[in-house]
Amino acid sequence: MPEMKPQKGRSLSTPVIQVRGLCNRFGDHVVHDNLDLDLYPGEILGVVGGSGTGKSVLLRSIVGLNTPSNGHIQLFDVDLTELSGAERSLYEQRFGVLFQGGALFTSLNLVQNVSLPLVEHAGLTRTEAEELARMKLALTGLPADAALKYPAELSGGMVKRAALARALALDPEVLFLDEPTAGLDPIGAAAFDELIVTMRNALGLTVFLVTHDLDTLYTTCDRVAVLSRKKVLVADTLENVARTDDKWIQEYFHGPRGRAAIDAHNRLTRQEPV
Ligand SMILES: Nc1ncnc2c1ncn2[C@@H]1O[C@H](COP(=O)(O)OP(=O)(O)OP(=O)(O)O)[C@@H](O)[C@H]1O
Repeated sequence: MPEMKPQKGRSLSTPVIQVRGLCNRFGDHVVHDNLDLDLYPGEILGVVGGSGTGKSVLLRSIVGLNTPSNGHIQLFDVDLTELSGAERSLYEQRFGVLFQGGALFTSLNLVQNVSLPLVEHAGLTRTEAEELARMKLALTGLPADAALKYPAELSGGMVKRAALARALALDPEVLFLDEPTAGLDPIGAAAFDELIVTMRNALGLTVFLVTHDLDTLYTTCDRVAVLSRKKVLVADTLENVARTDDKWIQEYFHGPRGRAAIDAHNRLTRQEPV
């Protein structure tokens, strides 16, 4: 399990985000029905579930990109669902989001992509923003010469790093990652997992991580929440979740891929030769 560094001055028992009674429906299709979830300071919470169980809709509801049909989303002592659009967008600047695929602007180079939120929301001049953007790109491990490259000129792993730099541009407290290792080769995925833990430890971030990747769960997450039957079925340590008596959970954690991920994790933590 990764080393956990809670934020100073905040109790581990006070959630950063509390989701209560969340309902999401699109027409007749009910995705969430009275869903509850807590996200604690300094933790990396992995959010898993079968395809279509509403992991991305949950993420989008918390960060304000989807208006829930019902329910409350509390950021510390503020109920985000009761704020006006303008008030809410101020609080949303405390979130950084890495979308599936990176969602960088293809017509902008990396430094311009990362500068954009700094000019728009932090009121920096273009020169100041670009200087800071170069620092954020370096923080995610990108070489200095990548700054002037366009997304199409980069590997998948480099695009993810650049997208992470943009998500970190405004020094968020909470980082949301939607399938961060999707599309990466195993070596790139393992390096990105390590980067997530390093960023959390170095910056004191709280991380909400949607993933299908069992290796990511084992190497990065402090707790895991499983979405099933329109709710959070269980949110606990990986060991406890894997013991939960549920068909999907048992197949996911104890099927061939689950066993391979556990074996790989055990070898790594025991530092046995592969
Ligand atoms: N804007 C929308 N309009 C209509 N239906 C939507 C909308 N957004 C999501 N859905 C539906 O909500 C359900 C949950 O979608 P979501 O993308 O959250 O699933 P997921 O758990 O992230 O799936 P996956 O693991 O396959 O990415 C899906 O059936 C999807 O089609």
